[in-house]
Amino acid sequence: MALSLMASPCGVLSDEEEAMAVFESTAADIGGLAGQRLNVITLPEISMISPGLDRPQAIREKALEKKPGLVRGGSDDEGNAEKVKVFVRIRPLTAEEQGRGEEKGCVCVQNDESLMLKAPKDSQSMKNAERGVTHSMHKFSFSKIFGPDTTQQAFFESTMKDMVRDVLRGENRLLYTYGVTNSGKTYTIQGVGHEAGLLPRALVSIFRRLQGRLYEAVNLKPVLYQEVRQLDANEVRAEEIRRDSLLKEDEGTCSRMRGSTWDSGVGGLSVTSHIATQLEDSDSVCLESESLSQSGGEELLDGVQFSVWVSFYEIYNEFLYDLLEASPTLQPRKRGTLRLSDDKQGNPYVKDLTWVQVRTAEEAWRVLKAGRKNQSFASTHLNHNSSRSHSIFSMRLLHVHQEADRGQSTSISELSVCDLAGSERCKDQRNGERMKEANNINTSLHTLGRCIAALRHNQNNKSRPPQVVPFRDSKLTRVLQGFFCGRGRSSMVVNINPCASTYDETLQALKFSAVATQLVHGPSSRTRVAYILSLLREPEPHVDDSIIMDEDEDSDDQEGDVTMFDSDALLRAIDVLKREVQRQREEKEELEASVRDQVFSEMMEVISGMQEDFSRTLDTERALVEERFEDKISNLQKSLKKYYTQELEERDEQIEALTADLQKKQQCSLGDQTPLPLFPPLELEESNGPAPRRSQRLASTSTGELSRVRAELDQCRAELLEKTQELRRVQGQLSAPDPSDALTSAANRKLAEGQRNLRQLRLDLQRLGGNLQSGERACCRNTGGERLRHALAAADETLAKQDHTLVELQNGLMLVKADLRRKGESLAQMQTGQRSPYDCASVQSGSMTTGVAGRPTPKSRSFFRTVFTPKNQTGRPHVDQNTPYSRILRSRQPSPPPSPTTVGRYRVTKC
Ligand SMILES: Nc1ncnc2c1ncn2[C@@H]1O[C@H](COP(=O)(O)OP(=O)(O)OP(=O)(O)O)[C@@H](O)[C@H]1O
Repeated sequence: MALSLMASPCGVLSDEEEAMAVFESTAADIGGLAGQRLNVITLPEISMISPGLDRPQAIREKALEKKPGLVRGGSDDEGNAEKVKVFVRIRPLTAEEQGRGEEKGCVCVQNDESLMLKAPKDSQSMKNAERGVTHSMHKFSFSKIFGPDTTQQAFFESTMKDMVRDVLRGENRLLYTYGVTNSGKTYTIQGVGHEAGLLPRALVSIFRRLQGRLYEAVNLKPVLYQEVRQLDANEVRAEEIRRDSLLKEDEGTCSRMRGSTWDSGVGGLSVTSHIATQLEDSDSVCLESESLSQSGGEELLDGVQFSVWVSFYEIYNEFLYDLLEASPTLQPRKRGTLRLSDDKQGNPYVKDLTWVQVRTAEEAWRVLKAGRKNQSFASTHLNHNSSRSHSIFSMRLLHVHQEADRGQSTSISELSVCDLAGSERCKDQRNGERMKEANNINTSLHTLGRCIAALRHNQNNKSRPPQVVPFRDSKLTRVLQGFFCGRGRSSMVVNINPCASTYDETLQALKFSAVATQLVHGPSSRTRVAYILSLLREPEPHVDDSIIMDEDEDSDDQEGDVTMFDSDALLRAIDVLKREVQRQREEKEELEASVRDQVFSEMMEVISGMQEDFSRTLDTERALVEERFEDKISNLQKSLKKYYTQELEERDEQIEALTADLQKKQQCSLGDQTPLPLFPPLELEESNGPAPRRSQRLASTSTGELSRVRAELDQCRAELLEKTQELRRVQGQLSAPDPSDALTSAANRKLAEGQRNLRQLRLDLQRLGGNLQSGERACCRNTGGERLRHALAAADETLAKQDHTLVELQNGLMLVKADLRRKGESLAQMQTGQRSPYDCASVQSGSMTTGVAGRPTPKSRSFFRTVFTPKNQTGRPHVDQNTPYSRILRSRQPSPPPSPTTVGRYRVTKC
């Protein structure tokens, strides 16, 4: 029957496949906290993580042999008494999922307790397996596995029925569902439509058992962690009003929605609204448990009445929200958050949480429904009604003992049902809010996994220092802490969705829960009595849970309640515990110091390693960069050198041509017995055999313009030479030459100006040569293109200046030419104008003046004798005051013309 229920929806592995499979214990994988990874390849080894065959179980069995009275769970099998129960429920594939081809046989139920996961082709696990990172098949063992055909009723019978019984006996119990989103957690806890889940069934079951034993007054209320407070009349009234308003609210909703669907609120979980239908269904569950109710009735202590209080809250994005607070429809949507506090004993509890007293299962269910309207649901890509929070529904049973001699006394037991939000991949969420939720959900689930792993570690390694269990790292683990620390017991339901597309997430969920299967429950409240007894017997006991197991005492001594001890005994026990706490604190401090040292030294090693790596990398990088830039520079140098070599060669050729021209001109000039050359330094340099580079560059800078200017200069020089010779001839003819002629002086001035310009030109040429030389130096010394560019720019500037100077010089020369022309004309005029009178005079005197240097004609001789008469006392020539020329001379007297010696000196200076 059971096996038929668990027929795998996804096919069964053949023997061959199974033999080939590499099994992997995944229990040690969660968060890397569970210690070393256990890779196993045979079934017996895998069964190490299955409940019942590990070390704590063996110890426990040994202890049970010695002290059969120690563990009194009542409902547990003797061999599995304290093992945390982990149930797996596989949901059926929907028609739509089947249509999508999600059924790929990746989840295979082998028997009641073992399950095989086989990675589908396109899963990440298969890709990893193909890379040899992990295995493609995983086998897990659990307390019990339920196939897709399991009914809600059958599931309740196998999982929660015993828990309900234990709660009625005074124990605390927690059931939580864990699984990937859309795997059926909410379906399992709350149910859908007529298929009522575990919670409504548990409510009905409890109230059926409590028939006739209810304490209906509202004057006792649970407060803090698990204490009871007596309420006064006003408080009682307030509690009643609160309950009634909650019930009315639900009633209103039901009447509004009757016949249609019922919306839970935030996201809109739709269920059939008819509460009667739900309860009818729940009643049918109760029919199944009628026998249980009868047997349970026997277990309830005589004279004890029960007051039932319920609360409902959720943990959403790491905030606690009271789902039973005043109707959110009447208030702004912003909800107040709840805080977590510790009572005097350090037990955590939700402060200001609403507790509502209920008298029937129907009332409890309606309160739950009212709370669900406030719950956070949303539509995700996997589940359009996905729980985005962890919701916790708690039911506290106040056991009211009516004792004739001691009056009324109370104790509390609690049943909590926690519907955890589904684990999911954050990256699958396309909405920012959904991603944040998924992140918070995964964080708190991860913390739960770490707590479980640390608990398992501490239980399995009692000889080693215990790990700190990180309950405080998330709200979820904080509120559930009590159930993991001996103040109750927990059972886990792992919901599985067999879709191939969620295989990777399912595998992770199973790995997570596989750790929980190894957990052993902490000592119950009853075993704490034995513990206190052990403290009182041993003066300095080593506080350890194993003491309870190892004690070889009469089990009868260890039964009972803590109240059996008198205050002295308890004080002594407290003293012992204080000393123990002190000792453990010191131990922990030492441990912490050594851990810090280790961490520090390891960090230093890591840092120094990193430093070395960095410096090595830096050196390599530097060398590479240097090499690269060296290459670039040498390439640049080469190309620059090539370019400038070509340029220089071209210019050298031009200079050679120019030099040849110049030499030709010079030879012509020398042949004509030119006075001193106008460019002696240049000509000297050029004539000094093979020209040095500087001269080459000097010449190369002017090239075209220079040759042109020089040609003009040569022409000018030739003209000047001609005129000078003419002048000399005239001077030679004159006995006392006094060049007072204004025209001659103007010509001389222009000549001087021209010579000045030429001198300037030469200087510019020299500077240009210097610039070019420095440019060449820049090039040769590889000082970079930038400097060379500057040198070239300076050279260009100089060339521009030179152009300017040349233009000026040309202008000057033009002026000189014009003046000379005018002078020639004037002289000619003068000669022609003065000829007749002089000729007459000469005829009259019958004598002829002989010239010194020239060979004047008789006419000219008489003319020059008249004009250039010998100087008088003032150095001025005696001129006939009445002639027109004398008048011209007189008018020009303030500016005496330069003497031939001045011209000569000037030439000498230039040379
Ligand atoms: N055993 C089952 N039999 C039939 N239908 C089921 C079963 N388990 C789940 N379902 C259906 O699967 C769908 C998803 O289930 P449910 O909403 O309970 O998932 P969940 O794990 O609570 O998702 P989430 O974490 O996103 O809230 C629902 O439509 C539900 O009715």
